[in-house]
Amino acid sequence: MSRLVVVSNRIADPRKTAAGGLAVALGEVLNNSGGLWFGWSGKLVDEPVGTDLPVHKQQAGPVTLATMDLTREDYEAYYVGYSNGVLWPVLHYRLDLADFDAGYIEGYRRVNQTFARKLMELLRPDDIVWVQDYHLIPLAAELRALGCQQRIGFFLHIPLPPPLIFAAIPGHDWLMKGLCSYDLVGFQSRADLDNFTRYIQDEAHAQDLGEGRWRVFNRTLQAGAFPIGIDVKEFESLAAGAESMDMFERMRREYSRRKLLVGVDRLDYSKGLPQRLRAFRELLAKYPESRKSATLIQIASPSREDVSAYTDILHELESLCGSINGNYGELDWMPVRYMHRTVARARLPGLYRASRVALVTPLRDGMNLVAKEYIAAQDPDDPGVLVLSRFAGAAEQLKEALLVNPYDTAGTAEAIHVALEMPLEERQQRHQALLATIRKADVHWWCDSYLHLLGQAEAEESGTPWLRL
Ligand SMILES: O=P(O)(O)OC[C@H]1O[C@H](O[C@H]2O[C@H](CO)[C@@H](O)[C@H](O)[C@H]2O)[C@H](O)[C@@H](O)[C@@H]1O
Ligand SMILES: O=c1ccn([C@@H]2O[C@H](COP(=O)(O)OP(=O)(O)O)[C@@H](O)[C@H]2O)c(=O)[nH]1
Repeated sequence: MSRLVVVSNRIADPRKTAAGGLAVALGEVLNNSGGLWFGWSGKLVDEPVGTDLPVHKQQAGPVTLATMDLTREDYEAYYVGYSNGVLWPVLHYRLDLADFDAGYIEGYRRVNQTFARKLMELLRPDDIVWVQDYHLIPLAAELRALGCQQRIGFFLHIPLPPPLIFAAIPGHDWLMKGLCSYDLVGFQSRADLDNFTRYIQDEAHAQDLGEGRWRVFNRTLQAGAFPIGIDVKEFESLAAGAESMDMFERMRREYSRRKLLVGVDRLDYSKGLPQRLRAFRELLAKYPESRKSATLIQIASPSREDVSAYTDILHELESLCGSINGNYGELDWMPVRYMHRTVARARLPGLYRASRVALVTPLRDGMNLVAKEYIAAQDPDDPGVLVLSRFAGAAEQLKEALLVNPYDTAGTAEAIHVALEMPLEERQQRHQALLATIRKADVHWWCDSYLHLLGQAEAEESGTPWLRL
């Protein structure tokens, strides 16, 4: 069996619970093939740009973790500047927030070139390489330029917008050519895949070869939608763990007379947090009885604080929470409990399970794993209700959630009201269907179906069975 090499900006030790379902699942596949995981160490060094930094190798069971530090200047240009100041906003449909003029692209290219050079030294001839996310779009092209013959796949974890939005990026054609240097390009949703195929047809005259195969930029590639899932079993065992149970008991005790609503997000403008709070405020205004019954717990975990758009959203959120609590709070009740902190993953299932309603209302989201975790954590006999933005990738699968348009404050407030009042039988029916969906398309299904296709396509071309999962 071929060795699997995963490349991502962030890497995690798959043996640690805190690593999350994705790391656990990738770790499992890597374990099976004795694989290699390559990426940024998360550390910065004060060396001048261009310094030849070493690769640090560490064994995590059968998985080799190979990491590189970044110079401060590369971090500013590649991660803060281009990845999160240009690609993240544009790919989340926010051209207004993109900073195209700062010349970050050079640093983005440089880090991708360095990663390619360092990775080449570690690759074996029969490796299969799987690159993750928008930080590393040009990696395959850089590897190919160095003579890499191995099969290389890519998965985009965030949305791909329609062609005319993507085309606003100066150098969009270079980026898209980079994306088309992979053998298999995976997207989170059908909508993202459609945007990709429209772009390559409209802007690059791609030829449709059928079954997701395309001839474009003088090469053949395959593209498909592979919605990422969670490790439902791992999450269920996390839910039964001491930390989660303790959280559940404490929440139940503390809020015995109230229905809890919960939101768990990175503090990111794509997550629609101000819009969510305005909808909650509308609920309190329109349904005065909810003032006696509902409390919203909003976890906003700190994220990308070096990017200015993230500090702006922090101030907006703090001011909204303050005004809602100021206007509606009573001596024995505050409508919103807002925490700008990360809650340990092991405690989240307890919080989810104690909450009658989850508010997952991003303006755009590649998938949104919190939506799936909330479903997995519910008591099937007395489950809570998921209020989900139609603009999250997860909405393509989770049809039995209450789907909302987060820009529509009144409509979202109405859906929250319906969720709070939903009878037990309807809650059970919806939950049963949602649980079946996330069980079927879990993270193992995601890994297996993607890697099967990546391996299968190569087997067809060369007659060699590369990877059997
Ligand atoms: O690494 P950070 O800059 O701290 O950001 C955290 C991750 O955020 C993004 O997550 C996306 O992937 C999820 C899993 O597929 C998906 O559910 C979610 O909708 C996306 O936003 C980002 O894409 C990751 O690379 C980051 O590590
Ligand atoms: O305080 C927090 C906030 C989030 N998460 C986890 O971070 C992930 C967020 O993934 P999602 O796909 O929802 O959004 P992203 O942040 O990747 O855009 C989920 O697994 C959450 O359980 C966490 O462990 N603690």
